[in-house]
Amino acid sequence: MILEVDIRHEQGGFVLQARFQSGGGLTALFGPSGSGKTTIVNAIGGLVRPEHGRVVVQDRVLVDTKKNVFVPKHRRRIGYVFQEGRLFPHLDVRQNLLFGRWFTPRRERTANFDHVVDLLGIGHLLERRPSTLSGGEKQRVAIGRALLADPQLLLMDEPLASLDEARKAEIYPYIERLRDEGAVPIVLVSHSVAEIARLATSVVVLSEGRVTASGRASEILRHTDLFAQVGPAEAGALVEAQILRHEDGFGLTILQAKAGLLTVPRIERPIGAPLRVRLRARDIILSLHRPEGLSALNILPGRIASIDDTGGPSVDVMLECGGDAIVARVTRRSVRELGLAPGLAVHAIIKSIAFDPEALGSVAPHDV
Ligand SMILES: Nc1ncnc2c1ncn2[C@@H]1O[C@H](COP(=O)(O)OP(=O)(O)OP(=O)(O)O)[C@@H](O)[C@H]1O
Repeated sequence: MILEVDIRHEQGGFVLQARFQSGGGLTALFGPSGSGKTTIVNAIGGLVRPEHGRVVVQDRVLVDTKKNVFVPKHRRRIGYVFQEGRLFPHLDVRQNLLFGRWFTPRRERTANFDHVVDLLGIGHLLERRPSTLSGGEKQRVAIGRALLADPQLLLMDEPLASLDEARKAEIYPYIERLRDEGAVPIVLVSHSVAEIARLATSVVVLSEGRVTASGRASEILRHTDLFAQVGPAEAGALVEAQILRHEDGFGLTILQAKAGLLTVPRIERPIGAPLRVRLRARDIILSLHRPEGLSALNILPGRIASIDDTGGPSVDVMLECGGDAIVARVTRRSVRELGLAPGLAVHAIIKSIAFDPEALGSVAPHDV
């Protein structure tokens, strides 16, 4: 395990009791405001001393209250990226980047300056002062500074929250590259299901100081009820696909997934590029027969695997479509009227414009 957290901590009237493990890649901490995400990040980073429990990063025990172990924060080798970058205004980008290394013992310095600069696409910014950078550029420099300290884990507490959608879209590919390189595991705090769908390898869902679910992103995001407080409408399946061809005249791209072909608004990536696609549960309609004369371009045949009924007016219908697990959110009434039940053959229908470009991320092999 790359990360093990099992802590109990009280602050004010709030009790955090969190236990989860993560195998690397990017672990997203998700939950409503006040659910304890920052407290967990601070316990991992050494800014909060938990009353009880253990924190282990890459087999190094950082906290074990039973054995009275508490590694101070400057000795933890944990990188931190905050919402607002926190670069030094009087230093240029190169000096800001190099500053990260001063705290790492010389013999433990393995991060290569040129590689990090290249990974984050900041080579052209090295002589600039932070005040002249865009919000997205500042965050890339802040990530670079953290990486150059050779961290064993990178903590990112809502690093993109202050950026607009365009700036976020600009920075996602760099976080994906970092995740897919696999050299440094990442813990990311996020409020955005779209962001998590795009970036996370695994997800920990928190509510009132407790972990309500944790596991692979593709597994967790299928359960829309877990996201009830912050937007169940955004949850859904994650499937892996490849770019098959572009239809230039129509501004469309055709993707091949196990479930079948998906037609989406044009994506500027080469043929064969692997992608992670989010299929929002609310965007999927079910039909008992293959529809004819329909304008929606995506019709995926499948079978109902199970029905997740948590008691509300809508239910999640889990589908198995040619090896891809897909979920449709439908009304309880539809379940009855269509006679939906496990084992039944159905067709899942998705409008092409339902695909949110923000949620079409690149993917490492076997990541979904
Ligand atoms: N130093 C403190 N003393 C007392 N209570 C605190 C302290 N820090 C945080 N809390 C409380 O602990 C709870 C969890 O806070 P935390 O910041 O971990 O939540 P969060 O999920 O990160 O929220 P947000 O998304 O709003 O940042 C909140 O009720 C908060 O008021």
